[in-house]
Amino acid sequence: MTTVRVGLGERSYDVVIEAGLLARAADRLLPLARGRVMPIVTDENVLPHLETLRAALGAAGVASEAIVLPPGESTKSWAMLEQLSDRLLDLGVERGDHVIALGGGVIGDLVGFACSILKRGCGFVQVPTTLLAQVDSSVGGKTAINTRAGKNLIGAFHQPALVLIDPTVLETLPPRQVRAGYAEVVKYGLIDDADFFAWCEANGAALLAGDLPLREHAIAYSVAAKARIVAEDERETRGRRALLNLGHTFGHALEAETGFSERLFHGEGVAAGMALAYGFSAAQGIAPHAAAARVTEHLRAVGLPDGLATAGVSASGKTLVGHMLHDKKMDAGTLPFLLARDIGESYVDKAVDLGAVEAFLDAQGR
Ligand SMILES: NC(=O)c1ccc[n+]([C@@H]2O[C@H](COP(=O)([O-])OP(=O)(O)OC[C@H]3O[C@@H](n4cnc5c(N)ncnc54)[C@H](O)[C@@H]3O)[C@@H](O)[C@H]2O)c1
Ligand SMILES: O=C(O)C(=O)C[C@@H](O)[C@H](O)[C@H](O)COP(=O)(O)O
Ligand SMILES: [Zn+2]
Repeated sequence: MTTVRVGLGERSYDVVIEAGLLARAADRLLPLARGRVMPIVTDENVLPHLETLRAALGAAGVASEAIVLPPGESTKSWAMLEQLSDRLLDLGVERGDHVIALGGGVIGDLVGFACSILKRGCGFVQVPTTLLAQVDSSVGGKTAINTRAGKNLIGAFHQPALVLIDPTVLETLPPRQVRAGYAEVVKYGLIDDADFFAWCEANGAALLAGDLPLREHAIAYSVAAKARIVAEDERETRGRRALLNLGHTFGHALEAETGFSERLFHGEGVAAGMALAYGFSAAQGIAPHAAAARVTEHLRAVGLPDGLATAGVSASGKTLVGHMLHDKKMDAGTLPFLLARDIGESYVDKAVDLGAVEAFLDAQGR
């Protein structure tokens, strides 16, 4: 078992990582239940794990109520936020209660946001069931829905009270989803740890094939890396947390262009986005071309998109930059970009010429 503490003063919490934890989750959840019914929000693809969790709670004398939503990115919507909030209000959720978000990043982001506004804020627990959610979205308190204008544009920072990660639940996750989540693992190496990127190059394929100890290592490493950054810059105001957005400015534009659909999962957009960020850094003479090539080669080797063509996007540079102008990092009309000087040396560049980004994108193969 590994426990990572996210140190945020009175909002600090533990992230517990252990194979088989779901069936033992009641030990951790009992103190948060306060003798009341615990709502568990999940989606239709997570039902076997919902049963495990409900059985564990039931055996410990904790009653639960399941709210099952449709799967997919379109669930992060105004309509679902309204529906979920009404259900939670009907259940009589109080500020001191804790709602359990059992699912991937979609469920975690939606439930976290609903809990941030329900009665001006109630508690919630993240029980992530995708690799992406286990290594990234369940930690750090970013919650959001998507809107017509783009990705995550309505949301709040709202930290969970606890995160429970059982890596064995990934056994039911489709391989394409595991790969998409792996992109966010690679991201931590590219941000600031060349040794971890080399570890990914050496172990990525076996991890994706299902090796449990490798998955446990990647999850524990990623959670610790994210917890450190979040503790330094909880609300992305100090420049540090923006590093977690590596690949996302390009990636969110690709997701917008593909309609937030099954055509391109978030992690796949991030993979292509990281390749583009390194490609652009190399084209600008900031990073060695060899570094950009290493990124592309690793992503391609594990079957992730490594650019526009493999992301299935044929839009022009102008269209893609148009999507980027909705990015939450926009600051007085300029868009800070996550670029890199080398593997593991990413940084925030506030002087990127959007015309150069457009030209770079137009020069990519489609
Ligand atoms: N808040 C953050 O810091 C943060 C970080 C990264 C990503 N995100 C957000 O997370 C979302 C993507 O999350 P995701 O990749 O987990 O997608 P997701 O929540 O859509 O889950 C992917 C698919 O896997 C299914 N699923 C979940 N667990 C399963 C399991 N154990 N077995 C079988 N099927 C399972 C889901 O039903 C869904 O179809 C995006 O909206 C992204 O913006 C947020
Ligand atoms: O936690 C963060 O900070 C991140 O940026 C993690 C990202 O992987 C995640 O996709 C996040 O939701 C993107 O944030 P956004 O502010 O660009 O919406
Ligand atoms: Zn992400």
